[in-house]
Amino acid sequence: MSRIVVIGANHAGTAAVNTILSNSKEHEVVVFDSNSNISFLGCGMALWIGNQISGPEGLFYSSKAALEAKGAKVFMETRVLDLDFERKTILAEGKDGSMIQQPYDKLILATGSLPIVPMIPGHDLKNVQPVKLYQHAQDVIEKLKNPEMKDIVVVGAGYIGVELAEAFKRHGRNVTMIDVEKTCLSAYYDESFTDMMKRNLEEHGIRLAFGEKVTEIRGNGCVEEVVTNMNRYKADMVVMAIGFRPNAELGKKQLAQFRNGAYLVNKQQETSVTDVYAIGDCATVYDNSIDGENYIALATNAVRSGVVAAHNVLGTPLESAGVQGSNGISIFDLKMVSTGLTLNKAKRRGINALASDYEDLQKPEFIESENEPVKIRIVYDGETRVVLGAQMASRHDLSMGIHMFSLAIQEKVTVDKLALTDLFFLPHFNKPYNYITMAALSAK
Ligand SMILES: Cc1cc2nc3c(=O)[nH]c(=O)nc-3n(C[C@H](O)[C@H](O)[C@H](O)COP(=O)(O)OP(=O)(O)OC[C@H]3O[C@@H](n4cnc5c(N)ncnc54)[C@H](O)[C@@H]3O)c2cc1C
Ligand SMILES: NC(=O)C1=CN([C@@H]2O[C@H](COP(=O)(O)OP(=O)(O)OC[C@H]3O[C@@H](n4cnc5c(N)ncnc54)[C@H](O)[C@@H]3O)[C@@H](O)[C@H]2O)C=CC1
Repeated sequence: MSRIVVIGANHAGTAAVNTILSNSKEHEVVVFDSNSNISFLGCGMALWIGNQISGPEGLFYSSKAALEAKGAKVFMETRVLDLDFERKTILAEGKDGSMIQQPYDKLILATGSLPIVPMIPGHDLKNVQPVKLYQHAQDVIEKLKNPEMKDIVVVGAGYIGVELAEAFKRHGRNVTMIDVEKTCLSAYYDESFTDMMKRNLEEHGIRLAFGEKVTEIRGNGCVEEVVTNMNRYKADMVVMAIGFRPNAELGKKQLAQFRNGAYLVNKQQETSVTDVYAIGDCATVYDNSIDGENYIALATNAVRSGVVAAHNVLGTPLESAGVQGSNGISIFDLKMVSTGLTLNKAKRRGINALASDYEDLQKPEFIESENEPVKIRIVYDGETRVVLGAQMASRHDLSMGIHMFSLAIQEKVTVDKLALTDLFFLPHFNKPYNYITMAALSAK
């Protein structure tokens, strides 16, 4: 019987543990997590804070008890402090100060990510709020019970920022969003799409302060205002959502790392040290849109990398198919989805990329209800014509279409092949010349 030790039991760790125990009972599986809960779906945080769901219960899909029922030994509130790759042991400290030395044959690192906190004056004032854990969401909800908490500044107009801005607006608070970039969601969409989201946010009363850099947070114990290089904004709470960094301190000295510190892994999730695997937000992913390693912190990647590592640890060789960074968002009912590279990103990488755009009604004009405008952009390589990315937006749910583009990028399909791909037609869903076909056919 070999010993498999998993450090971190959120999305990546839980996926690995479940896969191992569903496929084999022949191993001792020991799990450590420094938190008191497992499997909190951060994606539901804004829905919970914004009172769009009745409570947080459904935001968990596993627990210590569930993993133990499958056969794992689980130590919660137990932080791993040190890894000894020579002796193949790890050292952990329980909440009560007790020390545990645990030997392993195979080790899976699933320590995730941490919110980036800029080291500006005032970053440690009361009510400067990180938003990653279940406990953070609880803090925010508690603070919102105070009607004096009127002005909320959200720093970072990425995915977490825009979702929480909507949630705070639903509470009737004054919301200001600050981002260093000139627009929101700039990592995921080109301007014509981010302009739609900007308008959407403004129409719902959110004040946008884009192209500004926060230089200081001021207050007297508690936060009172946020200072940027251009303005000052009154603030009773400041939410910091400027991205994640990999939580990869444990193996820092010995494991090969990506430029941002993430553990560098191959397609089997193996690190540079034998029998040590890394999964989820603490590790790199293979990004098919750039044909190389990248860092993309998403629960979807975390879960899949957990499954891949588990099979390899069990001795069944399995390679990741790589990822495209596929993602989606719905803010005040404006739905946007994207995958792969934006045109801006492709150009920044020196790729001779082109974009084909198309706008239409989703269904034939004779469908008089639930027939919304749709907007699509396909990004492709100007020389090979291989699809590099896609973006879509509508008030209607068009999310399923992006999966095809994700597969197209993964499988290196050309835009011309996509134009002739068999896509069904039914007036309830689309037009005979549907927007995906039309965008592909319009590619120069
Ligand atoms: C508000 C919010 C919304 C999000 N929405 C989406 C979404 O809609 N779609 C999507 O795909 N992704 C979303 N994400 C991102 C997603 O949550 C992360 O990519 C995902 O949590 C990564 O999972 P992970 O298991 O790799 O890491 P983490 O979730 O960071 O978990 C790491 C675990 O390791 C434990 N740990 C760390 N260090 C130690 C140690 N030394 N000893 C013991 N235990 C340790 C931690 O306690 C934690 O439980 C969202 C994130 C947030 C915060
Ligand atoms: N719907 C989804 O799929 C969701 C995914 N997530 C994922 O969780 C991770 C973390 O999310 P976010 O924190 O929103 O990161 P993000 O990368 O989406 O956005 C960070 C934003 O902060 C801005 N920024 C960076 N430094 C700044 C600074 N010093 N001052 C002001 N602005 C600054 C960036 O320009 C960017 O717009 C991401 O990988 C994201 O994709 C999070 C929420 C929802």
